[in-house]
Amino acid sequence: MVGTKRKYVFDFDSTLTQVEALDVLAEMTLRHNPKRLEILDEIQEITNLGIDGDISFTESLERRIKLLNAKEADLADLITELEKKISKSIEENKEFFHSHSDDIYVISCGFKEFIDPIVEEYNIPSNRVYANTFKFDDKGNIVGFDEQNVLSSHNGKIECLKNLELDGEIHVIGDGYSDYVMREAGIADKFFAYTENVHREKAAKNADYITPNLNEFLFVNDLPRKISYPKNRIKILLLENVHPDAFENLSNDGFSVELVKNSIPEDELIEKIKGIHVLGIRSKTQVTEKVLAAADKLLVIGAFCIGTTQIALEAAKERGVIVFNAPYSNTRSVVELAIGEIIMLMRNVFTRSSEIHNGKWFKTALNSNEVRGKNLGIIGYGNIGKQLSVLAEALGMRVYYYDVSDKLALGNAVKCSRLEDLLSISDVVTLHIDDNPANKNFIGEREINQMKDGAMLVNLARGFVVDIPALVSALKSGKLGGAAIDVYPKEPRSNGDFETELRGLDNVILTPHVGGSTQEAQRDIADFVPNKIMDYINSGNTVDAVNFPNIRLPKQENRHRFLHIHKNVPGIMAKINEVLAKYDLNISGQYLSTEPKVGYVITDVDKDYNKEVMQALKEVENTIKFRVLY
Ligand SMILES: NC(=O)C1=CN([C@@H]2O[C@H](COP(=O)(O)OP(=O)(O)OC[C@H]3O[C@@H](n4cnc5c(N)ncnc54)[C@H](O)[C@@H]3O)[C@@H](O)[C@H]2O)C=CC1
Ligand SMILES: O=C(O)C(=O)COP(=O)(O)O
Repeated sequence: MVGTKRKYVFDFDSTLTQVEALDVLAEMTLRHNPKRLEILDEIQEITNLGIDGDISFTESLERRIKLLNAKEADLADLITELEKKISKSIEENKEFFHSHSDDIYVISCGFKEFIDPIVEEYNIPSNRVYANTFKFDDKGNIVGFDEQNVLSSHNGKIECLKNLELDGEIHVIGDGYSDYVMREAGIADKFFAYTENVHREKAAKNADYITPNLNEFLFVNDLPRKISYPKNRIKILLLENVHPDAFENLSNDGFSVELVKNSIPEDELIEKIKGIHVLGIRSKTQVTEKVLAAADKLLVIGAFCIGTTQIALEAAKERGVIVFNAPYSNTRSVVELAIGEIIMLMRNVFTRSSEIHNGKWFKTALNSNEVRGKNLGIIGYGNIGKQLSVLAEALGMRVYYYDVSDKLALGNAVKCSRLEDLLSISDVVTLHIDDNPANKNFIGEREINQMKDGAMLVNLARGFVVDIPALVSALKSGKLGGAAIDVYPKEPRSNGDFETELRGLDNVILTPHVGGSTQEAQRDIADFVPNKIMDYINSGNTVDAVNFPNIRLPKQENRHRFLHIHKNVPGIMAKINEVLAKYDLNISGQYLSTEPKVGYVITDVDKDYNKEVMQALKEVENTIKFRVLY
């Protein structure tokens, strides 16, 4: 708790609530007025001019009340509306207002008629609420305000606070310039610009501290709060143009998110990763051991795609960094492209299309075939391979598949136990094996020679899986009738120039790694991966982690949660429990999951405990990471 006695002076509009109450009142009273929009704009403009100190506050109030045309009876509806608009982090931290009630004041240029009932819920009594009061005529119309009240005059908050003669250190928390002036006048000690609802440049520029929500204010002042670590302090870096929904989802949960369009090379990432808690990438960014070694704060990596071999998964695990991916979100998109390309190749469509683009009409049935009744060879019968199998059969193709692991055949698909059996029978061979480096040059000269003459090859898996020079020579010689290639051994980090030996070859479809690049897939990924990230950060869940023991837990209620990641060495759990026992913690649940290298134990404890236990747990030998959640 704090040493010096402090008093907390809160503004009301756009600080305790998300809105300006008079604007809400105007929305209500002008509902049926044909000039509603114009008047609302005018009111808002006057509000802003007043808040920023560009016109006198008295003038702003007078002008707005005239335009409002409100009645006393409207105030009840306004209060109901405002109750729904309490700022999110204020509502979360109701406990703070209760425990520090005696030291909390509201000084507002709004009106007691609606502020009192709202803040009463937060244990702030009317005698600590300083605000204006309305004047009504005998028909109950709001016709003005009490002009004797200092708060109705320009910079009235200064006078008001001065008159209070509060002792101790005074912290003012508000969104507007009128809050800052109390500190400028030397009556308050600190001004915190509150930006949860609105970021006002003038207030922020003059603030001692900009606080994006109450959690941050409580954290920096070491005051009791709902969550252990303000989310705005958790920095998320999203690379490779992930869908903007990911930014939305993570920002809306309160995290600080930076979006970067491109992938960035190792040396730049080594610099950029410092201080980052969550990294989001797609298939291009190499997260090497060196990058991980520089990542001083990293907790999670989200691969916004299927493949994860671009990440040093083992090294991440050993550093307690959890990796999630999106194993199913773009499956359908890849399958649809594969189907489309198989048909386009079999009909030689791209050749015909290029001819017309070059001013040539060449109508022919030469080398143009239906896919119905043809043999499709699927290599890699995983999520993509299997779905493709079903759709290809629906088109009347005969499906053969080959996989290193035992896979159940769907529909009438026929399993080939040897690769060469599949290669020798297929009219089209399509690759859907995973991105394991052992699959390098999986299709080379030997395999191509085992294929039917004039067969087609589709690669939507990884570029290194096909030996490109061997493919080029097979296409040039006519051994293969065509190919569709979406992935390349070396792909550029951003859009721009690109060269491949496959350029200019007949009946070869070239696409820039867009198998998973559809709106549907990217939107789904931008929902799926952030949810996994938030679940881990907020609750410690590791379900579906690619490189880590999986634990699924309910969100802890009224408990503190210790997350302890450690090397899986003999006796470590005994040591952890020894510490917990020494500090006499009341444990309400403990969950452990291990795999050969690391262990992950979660302990839920009652809220009252000796906080020294946290340091003691961090110091347990072989601890990799320790975090507390509440
Ligand atoms: N072009 C693009 O934009 C996209 C490409 N991909 C690529 O597609 C790959 C496959 O994706 P999913 O089907 O979701 O993966 P998956 O893991 O469900 O399936 C891969 C299958 O390949 C098999 N396999 C691996 N190596 C093999 C080998 N040498 N021989 C035979 N079978 C082998 C595995 O046993 C597994 O059944 C991803 O790993 C990724 O590299 C995925 C999404 C988009
Ligand atoms: O999901 C995958 O593995 C892909 O290859 C798609 O990668 P991308 O998100 O397009 O970089």
